[in-house]
Amino acid sequence: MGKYTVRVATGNLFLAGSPNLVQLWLVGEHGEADLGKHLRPVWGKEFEIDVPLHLGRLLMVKLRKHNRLLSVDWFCKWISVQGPGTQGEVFFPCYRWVQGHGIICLPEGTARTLSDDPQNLFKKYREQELEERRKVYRWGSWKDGLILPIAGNRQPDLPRDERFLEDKDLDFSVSLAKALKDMAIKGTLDFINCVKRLEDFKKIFPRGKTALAERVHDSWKNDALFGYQFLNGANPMLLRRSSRLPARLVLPPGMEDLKTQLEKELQAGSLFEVDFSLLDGVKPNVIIFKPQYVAAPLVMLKLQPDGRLLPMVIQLQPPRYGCPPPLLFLPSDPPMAWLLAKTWVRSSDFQLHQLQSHLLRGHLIAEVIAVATMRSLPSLHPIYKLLIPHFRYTMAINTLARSRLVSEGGIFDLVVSTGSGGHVDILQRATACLTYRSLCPPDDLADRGLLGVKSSLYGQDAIRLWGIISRRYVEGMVGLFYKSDQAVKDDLELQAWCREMTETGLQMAQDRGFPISLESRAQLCHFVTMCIFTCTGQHASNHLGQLDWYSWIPNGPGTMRKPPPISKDVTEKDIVDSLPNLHQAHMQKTVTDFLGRRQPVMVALGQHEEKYFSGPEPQAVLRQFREELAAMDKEIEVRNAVLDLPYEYLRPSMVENSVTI
Ligand SMILES: CCCCC/C=C\C[C@@H](/C=C/C=C\C/C=C\CCCC(=O)O)OO
Ligand SMILES: [Fe+2]
Repeated sequence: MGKYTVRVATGNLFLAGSPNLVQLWLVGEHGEADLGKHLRPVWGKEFEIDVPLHLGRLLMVKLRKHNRLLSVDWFCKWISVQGPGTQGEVFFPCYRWVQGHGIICLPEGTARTLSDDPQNLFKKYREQELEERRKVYRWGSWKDGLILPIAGNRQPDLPRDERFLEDKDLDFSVSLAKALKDMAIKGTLDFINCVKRLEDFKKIFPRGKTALAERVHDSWKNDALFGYQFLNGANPMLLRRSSRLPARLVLPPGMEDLKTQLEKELQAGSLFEVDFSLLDGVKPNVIIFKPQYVAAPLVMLKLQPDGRLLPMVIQLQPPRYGCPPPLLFLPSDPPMAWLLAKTWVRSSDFQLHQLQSHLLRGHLIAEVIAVATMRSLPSLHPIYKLLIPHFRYTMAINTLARSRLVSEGGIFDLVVSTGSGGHVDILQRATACLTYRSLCPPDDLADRGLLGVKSSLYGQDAIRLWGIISRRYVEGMVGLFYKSDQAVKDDLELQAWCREMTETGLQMAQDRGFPISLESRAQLCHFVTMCIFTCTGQHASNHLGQLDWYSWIPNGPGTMRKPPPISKDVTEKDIVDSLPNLHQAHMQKTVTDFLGRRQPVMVALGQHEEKYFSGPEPQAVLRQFREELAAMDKEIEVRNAVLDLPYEYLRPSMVENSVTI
């Protein structure tokens, strides 16, 4: 028996408190004490209470919200208890909404696998928690042939803990309303104003543009900037070193010089390619009864000794059986013909970037990781505690994307050439070729022949960030809780989690290298690092470039209104007539500006305030992780200061801790 001091922390936001009374119980190894209904959770509540029982080591706090008339959700951050024994202040993390009047159990914050609980003090709790979570977090289905989303079509359908909190909700709604209002007001002029010359796109070039967006406007026609984008632009995921001349590259007679040049670069190991074959045969959109157009280009590039990546040839469509070989466009062609060919590549890159690199490999994979974790790992589990900060708002933003961007009548249908079904086809094709290795930069960059390419700043920063996440954070934490490979194999919750992700969430992705079991600590670390990198660096490196590279519409045309050229007799008007009209361009810019703007409500990588782990060791691992991130951030700042084109998208201070936009 003795005096217990109970401290209760309510969320900082205005709507976090509740007028309802809350009853608390203390659960120790020797018994349980009902503290009664003492708590009306408002901000920063603390009270002392005498408990006439010897509870021994505190294991859990139980709480129940009582609502006589009106049930008001309460966001509980944590509860701490200072008892009379030698246990010191005991911390019970919560960080979620307390709803209804059921009893919620908060285990003490020490992370425990099943084997860390030989007396099974928490076994029943773990099982009950997962049983409840599997009811609340259900797999949904959006389109056949895709990985699975969370069930629910709108925010209110989502579990309360997955919805935007009021600050994020306010920023998102107000910013979107402002963007759409501007669009509505200025957009009416779009039908009056027309674009006669390429420079006329300045009419919708944003005022608060970034310095890099300015550079793109000034130099978008430049071959070096065209090539640079495949290394460090909005979509650094398609470039690969050639190991042979692509079979689809049929060289018509008279192209012997080109063949010689290509073979010379191939032999030197400096030949690179970007193949958009995934777009071949995708049904183009029809916008206001007007057909739009999609191509499936191939670009061959050479890496210069000074690091510049220069285009050598563009083939806009793959060869067709029984047809003459497709026209090849060269840098030496008439300027407008070459520019139109590059513009077609830019539009194709926009499609694969937004759908394959950004939406699928960033947003949707992160969602699968989040849902599989919520369904398979109890909040006591160390891997749950490690991953949970990297799931914030992901289910919410993806539900918005499915309901407003890629939905029927959504943005893709309105202004993107692959809208009205082509975008779903692309997502299905991209899902069918989504490999585990492609989500792990050390493997992906090796497979694409980009390791050691000095001008691949994306590659260098991705490898560096992956290493910090892997060595300093994941291996540090895994080492605290798994002392052998056998311990990994024996962790049935962990094995169920891995299988749920690969077999269910990713839809039998073991055929593409994803594991269905974890056999060693090394394999566990690689898998968990992939999860964290996907939710952070992978998304950031494919999200943050939108503002810089797509503000100048001709550099990232969301649609093309004329078919790819079949001759080199091209005028500036041909290009203007191919590009989006002013209204389409305005709508695209409105959305990409809204999405690409820097988020005011943002938690940077590793900077979450929630304390899921109790105990000095996990705190030390997190502290060291943060130190390494700070060092990387500083070094990138110094590197960028002397670069003509700085690369910021994997700077730790710019990378969000989860996919939230
Ligand atoms: C045209 C750009 C498409 C980008 C698609 C790629 C990834 C998804 C995106 C998430 C968006 C989530 C919600 C968007 C909600 C509203 C947008 C405005 C649409 C409207 O006018 O209603 O990643 O950031
Ligand atoms: Fe995004």
